[in-house]
Amino acid sequence: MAADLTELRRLIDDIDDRLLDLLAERIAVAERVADYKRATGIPVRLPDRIEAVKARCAERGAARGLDPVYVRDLWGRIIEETCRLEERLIGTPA
Ligand SMILES: O=C(O)C(=O)C[C@]1(C(=O)O)C=C[C@@H](O)C=C1
Repeated sequence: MAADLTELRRLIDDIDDRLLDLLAERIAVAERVADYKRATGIPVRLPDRIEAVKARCAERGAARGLDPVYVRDLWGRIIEETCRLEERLIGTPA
């Protein structure tokens, strides 16, 4: 018989924990980016870079069978949160 639902949910929970670790790791790097941007005056929101990150992830996600629209939306949310954090750390309005 197929694996039981409890076991499958345990696998999903484990994956969610890894995703959360990676999101926290990404945010920690963004804190360092904010320090760099504060010191150099580089703006938080860089539309060309944001588009490049989304396009790269959509392409790499598609190679793994993920819907590019889903990946773009998800990264839009991830990047927006990163921008909010950087703006808060740098001291400009969110
Ligand atoms: O690459 C940067 O400059 C970042 O601050 C990181 C990041 C991202 O989350 O990927 C966030 C804001 C930028 O405008 C572009 C990209």
